[in-house]
Amino acid sequence: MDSMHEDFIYQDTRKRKEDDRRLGPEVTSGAPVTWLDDDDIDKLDLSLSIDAANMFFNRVDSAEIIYQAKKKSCKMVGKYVMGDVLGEGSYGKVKEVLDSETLSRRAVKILTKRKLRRIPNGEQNVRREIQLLRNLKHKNVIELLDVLYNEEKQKMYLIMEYCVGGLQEMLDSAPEKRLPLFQAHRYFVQLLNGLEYLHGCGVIHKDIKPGNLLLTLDHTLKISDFGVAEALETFADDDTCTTGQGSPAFQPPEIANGQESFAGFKVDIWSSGVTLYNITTGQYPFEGDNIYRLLENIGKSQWEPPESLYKLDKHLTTLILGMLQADPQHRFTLPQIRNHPWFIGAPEKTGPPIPFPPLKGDELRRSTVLPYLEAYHYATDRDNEDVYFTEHDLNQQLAKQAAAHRSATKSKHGSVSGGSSTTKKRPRKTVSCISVRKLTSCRPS
Ligand SMILES: Nc1ncnc2c1ncn2[C@@H]1O[C@H](COP(=O)(O)OP(=O)(O)OP(=O)(O)O)[C@@H](O)[C@H]1O
Repeated sequence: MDSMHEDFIYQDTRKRKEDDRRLGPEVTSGAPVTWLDDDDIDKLDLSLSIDAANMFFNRVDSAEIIYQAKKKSCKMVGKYVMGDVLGEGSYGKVKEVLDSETLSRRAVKILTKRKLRRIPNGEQNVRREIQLLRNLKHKNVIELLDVLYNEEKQKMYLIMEYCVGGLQEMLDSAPEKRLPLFQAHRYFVQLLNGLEYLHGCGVIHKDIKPGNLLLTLDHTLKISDFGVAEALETFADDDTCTTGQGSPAFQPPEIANGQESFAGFKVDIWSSGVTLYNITTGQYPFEGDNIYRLLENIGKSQWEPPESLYKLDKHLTTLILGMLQADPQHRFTLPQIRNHPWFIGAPEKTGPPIPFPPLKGDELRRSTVLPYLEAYHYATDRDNEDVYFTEHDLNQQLAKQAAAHRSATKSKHGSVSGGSSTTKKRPRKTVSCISVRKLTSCRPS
């Protein structure tokens, strides 16, 4: 197997992990399964097996199930107070933190040496990411603010600017999996600004896709995840690259066809074109039943923009066509994109933008660090006693929270916007559960 295919298999695993995270893995239970054929079933004494099952599985009424609230124990890494997990990539978890000196919200990527060793080129990719990010500073590129090491725990902490969400989760939550044109335009302009800066610094990102475009609260787009990016030599003659490790659906034909060397900047133009196509239509220009078919289709590059795209916007179609030219020499350059009519003329605002979806049930995406600080500063011995909830308590608590949120929104905006959505959206659990026990076993005798 050549190294390109190894890279893609590795990327495919990362993609699957990402899909699992978004869609849920196909198999959720890790318990071993014994399959019985018809003969085995005929031989079974069913009355006996039902009795046997009752010996192991006690039927418990849902009202009897209780939940124990997870105790928040405040943890600090350097001057940063740790909050909840924001997401997880193939390299490690990302958590929210609070800078205790500036009181700024930040994100930390936690990397363990043990995990990095298990990922092909893991340590090398992280070293490169740190080195690259340290030298970059632009409004549309995620900023690396601090790097901390814990030798004892063999952990590394990358402190970054905090983003309130990502383009991929926004797309996932959108009814048609796409953004209104005016919103897509707003993000695409920022993507181009960030790319222009990166290319000016001789950096090729190589993995531009909605999943790597994060957003701050004021909708500033931040290009993130420089795990497979490449910095050209200072006096390099051109932008020739030899390795491509990005996500398959966003790769250009020259990489899909296994070309040994290719023009790096044009790789980012292609994947930005696929990104633009994806965020405006909810689809991909190239698909495939499996990764090899997908790469084959990209490699052939027989692509016709669908009629629906022309109907959407004629200028947008010609821009995407220019960015998805199979021949890198004919593919648009950044200045060509900047001077394109769709780029210059912002589409008219039609309706509301797609909002950030709630994070773990919280529509406002409030700081997850504060509950840890409250627990640290205000917890008394009484608070430290085990607290148990029945399912009924939880539902009541959630209903109260939802009502409080509704009335807060009402007083802020004068009326409740999208009345039906408040009835459709069921508030999700806000109490995290660490144990499920039978109520009777917890009552004092
Ligand atoms: N600066 C940040 N602010 C807020 N959330 C972030 C930040 N960086 C990452 N995240 C969240 O953490 C998740 C994991 O990020 P990370 O960069 O580790 O991996 P990824 O890009 O999703 O995947 P992979 O590294 O496997 O390609 C992201 O999907 C995002 O939801």
